[in-house]
Amino acid sequence: MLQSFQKSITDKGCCLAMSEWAVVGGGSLGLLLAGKLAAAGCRVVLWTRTSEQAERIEADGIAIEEMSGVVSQPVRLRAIPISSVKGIHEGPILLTVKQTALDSELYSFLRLATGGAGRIYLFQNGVGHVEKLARALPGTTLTPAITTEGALRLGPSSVRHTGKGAIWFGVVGAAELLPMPMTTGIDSENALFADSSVRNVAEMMKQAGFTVFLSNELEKRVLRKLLINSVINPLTALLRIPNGQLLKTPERLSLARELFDETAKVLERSGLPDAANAWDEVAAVCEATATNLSSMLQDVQAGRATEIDAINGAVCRLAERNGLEAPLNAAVTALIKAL
Ligand SMILES: NC(=O)C1=CN([C@@H]2O[C@H](COP(=O)(O)OP(=O)(O)OC[C@H]3O[C@@H](n4cnc5c(N)ncnc54)[C@H](OP(=O)(O)O)[C@@H]3O)[C@@H](O)[C@H]2O)C=CC1
Ligand SMILES: CC(C)(CO)C(=O)C(=O)O
Repeated sequence: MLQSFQKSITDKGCCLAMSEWAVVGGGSLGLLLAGKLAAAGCRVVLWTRTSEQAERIEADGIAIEEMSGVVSQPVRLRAIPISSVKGIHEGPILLTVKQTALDSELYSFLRLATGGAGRIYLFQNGVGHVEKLARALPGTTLTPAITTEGALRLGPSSVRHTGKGAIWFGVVGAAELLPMPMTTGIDSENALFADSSVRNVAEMMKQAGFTVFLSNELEKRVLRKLLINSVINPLTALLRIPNGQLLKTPERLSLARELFDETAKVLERSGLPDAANAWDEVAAVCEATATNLSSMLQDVQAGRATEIDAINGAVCRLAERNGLEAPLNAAVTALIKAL
């Protein structure tokens, strides 16, 4: 596997095979991405928040419980607490911390790690993070990604792959640069994606087993995911139910539908065409992730800060910008904050 992976990268004339990838944050998504990339032969270093987690990963590797229930042989990779990282990192950096972790200390670290240039791939749900990071890291190229993969951290060095989804990479302002109307798969001959480093990263992630797309319209994908998260996350967190239970009683269904209708109106005005017809997608995600606890419910249960400001709080800000009202989004934002 390793040889064919390296050959395929060499065939593409890509020097990334030799670079080390850095994954920032050893949480659910970070462990999944780091583990899968390392298993496919990439050199990966995981930058953790704590030295305890780094030590565990260095000692044990990362074990991935696949969706079939089979647990992989732990894959070995380097792990370092972020406070011990020194110098400029030359390879791709995948940022997999929550929006709530974006603070001045992390920005200073990323400025040093990129040398004020470089490229960071952003995997956060919600909106607002790209703008915050762009302000904090002028000179660094930011590549936002949307993923519908599901991951759940089981321990410091183990993760469950809870849902097979896909990853879409985009570039800020891509729609203006590349007026291509469709999201295109990287195998497609029509994938007019100018940036070869993003293309190479996407190719390597594909080799690691992910379904990857390059999108010229990532903004729409971001808004579509925001619509789904705005309905499922706060309500499951407030009601303390798994995603599959959200539409199961008339009372919950009506709450979800009203929150959806309000959010769809706001997002349609913000550039998401046909948002009002996306209800089936919300229902499909509830079904597909029926036993999942939403990330917001997990945060609430663990007593952590939630991403509510980047999800329903962001819908309220978009509503205000467009002269609309969003009382239900305001209410769930206030309720989650008050928990
Ligand atoms: N999990 C999933 O299936 C999906 C997640 N996402 C998005 O991806 C992002 C990450 O989610 P998820 O992995 O679930 O979140 P987790 O809370 O599981 O992981 C976040 C990780 O970031 C670490 N962290 C926090 N601050 C720092 C720091 N300053 N330096 C280094 N590491 C830090 C945390 O460390 P510690 O644990 O020590 O506090 C934690 O391990 C979120 O925006 C989420 O919405 C998107 C799609 C799917
Ligand atoms: C899609 C969903 C709702 C899956 O749980 C999610 O993205 C989350 O929990 O944040």
